[in-house]
Amino acid sequence: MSNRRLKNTRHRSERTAAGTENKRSAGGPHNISGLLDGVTVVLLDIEGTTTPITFVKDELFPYVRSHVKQHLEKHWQEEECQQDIAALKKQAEEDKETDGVVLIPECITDDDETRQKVLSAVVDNVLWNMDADRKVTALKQLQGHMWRTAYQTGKIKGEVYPDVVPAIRGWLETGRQVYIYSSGSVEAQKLLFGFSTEGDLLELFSGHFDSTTGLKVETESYRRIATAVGCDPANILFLTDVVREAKPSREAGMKACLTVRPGNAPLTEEDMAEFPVIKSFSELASDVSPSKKRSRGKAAT
Ligand SMILES: CSCCC(=O)C(=O)COP(=O)(O)O
Ligand SMILES: [Mg+2]
Repeated sequence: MSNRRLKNTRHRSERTAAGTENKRSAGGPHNISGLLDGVTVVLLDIEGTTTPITFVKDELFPYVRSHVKQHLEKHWQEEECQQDIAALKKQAEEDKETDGVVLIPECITDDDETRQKVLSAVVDNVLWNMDADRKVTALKQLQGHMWRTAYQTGKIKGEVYPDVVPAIRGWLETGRQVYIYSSGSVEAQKLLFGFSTEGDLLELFSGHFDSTTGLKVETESYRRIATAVGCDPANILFLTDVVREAKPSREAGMKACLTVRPGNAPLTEEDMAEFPVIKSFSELASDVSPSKKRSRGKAAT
């Protein structure tokens, strides 16, 4: 029997045994119900995990594209804006060997013409970074500052999947903590959850991490997070839609689980065989605290 047929047969029997939905996973041979065992911290990605990719791609990012020039013109004299520009300029210099990079000239004199030239280069630089969906801190900081107005004026509300809040409340009730790790800046994360379709959700989280802790594709970032939350990586479960993030988190010793949401990039058979996969946080509903589970485990041996 081919591997594929073997897998299909196994899934069918699991579906039958579970009676309803495939309890094991959306596509892999992993035990979803045991995933929270020993887990004291749940670490959540945002885009494609708590939040639809379409919200980010069709609302948040287009807002930046269409408002960046206006934002720079309005806030040019402010320190925060000048810091954002300086960070983008520095990043561009680091990227100078990269194809198509838009460098930002020095603003030596503050006459209208020079200022216009620099401003136009910053706009082009931001658009270039966004075309490649780059996760560099300089871009993410500026985006966060721009979204502030959009959220505060009610122009944008952070979208959160309906299964997210009930599951998080369940994890909190069973003594777990929940943290966010996104490429979006901490400020952008707080805006999204603070002004969400489900209300102000910030009290649900014990903390936030962004690219200032390190890139999500690097193992060291997950080690830093484990140290920062004071938890053995083995007791942390990371939920993400991106295999290139799941792998380094697992490399750092965390448990990792992939989320499949409408519009997410498709996972391969190998991805689904390698990682547990969920379609909804409700599959990780928990009614047993990690400490009770541990002691229950001990009593049984
Ligand atoms: C939290 S703000 C919007 C998300 C964002 O800017 C982004 O790059 C998404 O990254 P994630 O790590 O959440 O997939
Ligand atoms: Mg994601």
